[in-house]
This record gives sequence, structure tokens and C-alpha cells, in this order.
Amino acid sequence: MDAATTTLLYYGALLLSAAAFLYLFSHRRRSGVNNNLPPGPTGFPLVGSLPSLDPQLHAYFARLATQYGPIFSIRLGSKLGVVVTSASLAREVLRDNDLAFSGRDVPDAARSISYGGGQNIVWNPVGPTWRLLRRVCVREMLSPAGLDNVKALRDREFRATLRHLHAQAAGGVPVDVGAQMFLNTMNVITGTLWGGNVGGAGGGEAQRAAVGKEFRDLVAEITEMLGAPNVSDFFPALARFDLQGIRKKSDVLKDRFDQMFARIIEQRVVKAADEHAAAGEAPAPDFLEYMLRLEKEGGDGKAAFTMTNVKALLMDMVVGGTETTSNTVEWAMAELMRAPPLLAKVRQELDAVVGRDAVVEEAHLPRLPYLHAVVKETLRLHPALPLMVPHCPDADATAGGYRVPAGTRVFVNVWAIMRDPAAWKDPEKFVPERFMPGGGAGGEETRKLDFTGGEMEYLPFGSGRRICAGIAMADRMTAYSLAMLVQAFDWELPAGARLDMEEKFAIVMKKATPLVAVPTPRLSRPELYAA
Ligand code: HEM
Repeated sequence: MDAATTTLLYYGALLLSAAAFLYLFSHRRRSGVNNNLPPGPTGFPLVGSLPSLDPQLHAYFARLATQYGPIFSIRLGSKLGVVVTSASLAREVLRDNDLAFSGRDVPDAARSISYGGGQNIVWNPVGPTWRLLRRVCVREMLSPAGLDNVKALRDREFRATLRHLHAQAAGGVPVDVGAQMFLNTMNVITGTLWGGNVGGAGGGEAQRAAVGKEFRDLVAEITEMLGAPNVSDFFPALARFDLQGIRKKSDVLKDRFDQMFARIIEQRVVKAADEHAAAGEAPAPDFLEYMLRLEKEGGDGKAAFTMTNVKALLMDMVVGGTETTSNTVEWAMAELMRAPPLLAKVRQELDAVVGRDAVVEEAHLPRLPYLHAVVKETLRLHPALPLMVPHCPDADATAGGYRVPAGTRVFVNVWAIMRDPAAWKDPEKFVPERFMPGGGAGGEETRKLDFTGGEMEYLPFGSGRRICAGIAMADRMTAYSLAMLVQAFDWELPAGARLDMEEKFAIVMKKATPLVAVPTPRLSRPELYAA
């Protein structure tokens, strides 16, 4: 289709939508159906507040909340958004009326990435399939016991990363901290899923960097696309025209992952089965093997489990688990580098528990409370998903005494809630002590500020039935990664560089400028890095 036809179609469809919208709007006003929505900006006819949206959506919504209150509505094309910005309203939406608000309003890009929308965990409505998929993942892969089963694999990948960083340090080469943490996390996740990594362990430094970058770019493109304003989402009637080409790009990205997944599965199903049979061995005890068995059985009797579910779950884990974890470690390092006394405190703890004659291991983590406090404080100030994954009621619901119509996109602004001065003393300051027993920075003694979403002032992983499925893995990976970086190296910015803490909004928020720093070994013997 040429550009002129596309433009004609675009404006034609826009006009049609405008007419439909105006009719609906006046009809609703006459019939009083539109009453009792949360207050909010009036916006423009047809497009609503779309032209006023700030790319830093989390901060923009926080500003609107100061004007319209802790629950406000915002018209985005033909879609209604409702934004919740207080702990008590978050409780109402995520816990008290959990089921009513547990649906998802699936963005067009997500429909492509998730094999149609109903095949994975993140974009599935709550129901038998979602329950089966979540149970499969949490019980077999992401539970503490499931994680213990693959501890050796994590050790192997962390050691590979340590060796890589040591080689960079020897050459005085600056390291992109987020990129390295991404590759480390990606390799742990893919190792846990199908026993392999995406490269790096044995392929030399250049290959490691290239493969890591390729995958990171792919995942970043996906998460940017999921958060990008898309005409297809705001005017579903126009979705089939894919006016910004987002669906097309998403399909290409999905296909790249799909081909990789198909190759891995085929190798496992065809080759490995024959080889194992010939050698009289049991199949590899990884998550893929478990899923393939379930796929053969066809599900759990209540919901089917197909090969598409296998691939959609692999996508969930790879997309949902990598950037979230590595960006958190990058933010934590940046916060520590700009607060040397706090960095010294983390070091003191590590030196007391591990010393400098050994490399930190997962077994040390339970004895590092200050390090955990740093991770928690990082997630308070820089939650990986600042607006979570939007929820959506299937039928008309209420929140804060207002009507929330079926199909509304409900954003919980956890970024703003975790900076609320009513709940947090000096909320903009990075103070890990507030998460230490007796830290005293705002009543923590009486609050259980952990990752379970029990206290609604602190919910970096969400709360209620749709709470993050990967908390146990995220907890271990962030703490272990940060411990390794801080214990094994000193870090300095390259000459002339400035530490920039600006955020860049996407469904997964990142640092606007990557943290690049030069490591210097600090363990007692070089051999420790090579073990
Ligand atoms: C620091 C790291 C992470 C953070 C901050 C985080 C945060 C979140 C949040 C806020 C949600 C949305 C909750 C809601 O919609 O109510 C979510 C959902 C999810 N996360 Fe995480 N996550 C992290 C790491 C991981 C990891 C490592 C995995 C798996 C390997 C994972 C898998 C998932 C899945 C599958 C969902 C969808 C749950 C559902 O819709 O039922 N996440 N995460």
C-alpha cells in the first residue's frame, strides 16, 4: 500500500472513529452512563489526553495525581485509563477486589509477542490456563526449591562473568555494567530453562560482548514496543492498519525468538531423546524437559498445554526476567557509586562475612542483611516496572467509590506510591538503613517491608494474585550479582565521565545513560578470579 492510500485510510478511519466517539459520548451523557468516573483532565475531542502525554509517563501520572487526587481517569483515544496513586487504593484494586481487577488489557504489540495473548502468563486473563501456566513456572522453576536444584548452573555463569570482568579490569577497559548483568542473567535464565546459554562462557570476550548485545537489544526493543503509545491500542478499530508499524516490528522480533525456541526444542525432542536412549541416560532435568513432558500429557485436565504454551512461557521468562533484574543491579551500583559511605558499608559487611581470600557465593547471601537492604531501597526508588503491568476489569467495577468501567486500563503507579512522603521519610533519598531492623526511617519496625506485597507502601513486585511470578529468582539474582560486583572489584567512572541518574520510561524502566565504569580487582589473589 502506498503512502497516500495509507494517509487516506488513516484520516478516513479517524473521522469514522470521531463520529462514533461523539455519538457515544453524547449518548452516554444523555443516559447518565458516564457519571461517577474518577476525576481527571478533560482532554481534546476524540484523542483525549494523548497529545499531552509525557514520555516519562510514570512522572507525568504522578504530577496529574497531585492535581486530581489518588485516583484519576484519563482518556487515551477511545480507551479509558484509570491511575491509582495511593497505598490504600492499591490495596482496594490489588487485594480487596483482586479478582475483579485481575484481567489484562492486552496491547497490540503484546498480542504478537505472546503468541496471540492467551498462551502465556503475563497477558492471560485469570482462568484455568493462567493457573496451570503459573503453577508450572512457579513450582518447577521459580520456587526456592526449584532454584536450589540449579544452583551449580548459577555458580558456573557467575564465575564466567567474574572471569570476563577480571579480563576487562586487566586491560583497564570500561565495562557497561547493565550489559554484563544482562548477559549474566540471560545465561542463568536460559540455563535454567533449557540447560544452555546464549554465549559467552567459552566463546571469547568479543563473542561474549556481541552475543550479549544482540540479545539485550532484542529484549529492549520488545519492552520499548510494549510501552510505546500505539494508535492501534487507543483506537482498536484502527488496529488492522497498524499505522505505526508496531505490530509488524513485534512480529519480526517474535519470529526471531520463535526460531531460536523452535531450534532448541527440536534439538531436545529429536536428537537428545535418541542420544539419551542410546546412552541409557535420563533426560536433562531442566524446565524445558518438564514442559515437554506436560505437553505430551496434554495439560492438567482443566486446561490444555500445547507447544505454543511452551514457547510462550520461554518468552515470558526471557522477556520478563532479564532486563528487570539487570536494570535493578545497574541502578544499585549507580546509587552506591554516588554514595561512597554506603558502598563502604556494603564492603565492610562482605569483608566480614566472606573476606578477600574467597569469592562471594550464594550461601553467603542470608548473612548479608545490609546488601539486601540496598537492593530493597533500589527497588523502592527505581522499580523495574514503575506502572506495573496494567490491570483491567472484565466487568464494571468500583475503586475509591468511583466507577471503573469494564475494559479500562488500570495503572498502579508504584513508582509514585513508593515515594509518597506520607509513608516514607525523605522519600527521594537513597537510605538502605530504612530496611534494616530498627532502621527507624518511618515506622518500619511495625511494617513488613518485603517483596510479598503485604504492605501496600512497598510493592516493587506488585501484590495479590498477579504478583510477579519470579520473585525468588529476582531476589537471588539481584543480591548475588551486586555482591559479586562489589566484593570482587573497585569501580571508577572513566576519566571525565559523570554519574547520571536520569530515568527512561518504558514498561521496564532503565537508566537513560548506561552505567559504564572501570573495574579494579580487590580480591587477594588473581587465581580467585580464574577458579
Ligand atoms: C527485579 C526483578 C523483577 C521485578 C521488579 C519484577 C516485577 C514485576 C511486576 C511489578 C509484575 C506485575 C505484577 C502485576 O501485574 O500485578 C511482574 C509480573 C511478572 N513477572 Fe516479574 N519482576 C522481576 C523479575 C522477574 C523474573 C526474574 C521473572 C521470571 C524469570 C519474572 C516473571 C514475571 C511473570 C511471569 C509475571 C506475570 C505474572 C502474572 O501476570 O500473573 N519477573 N513482575
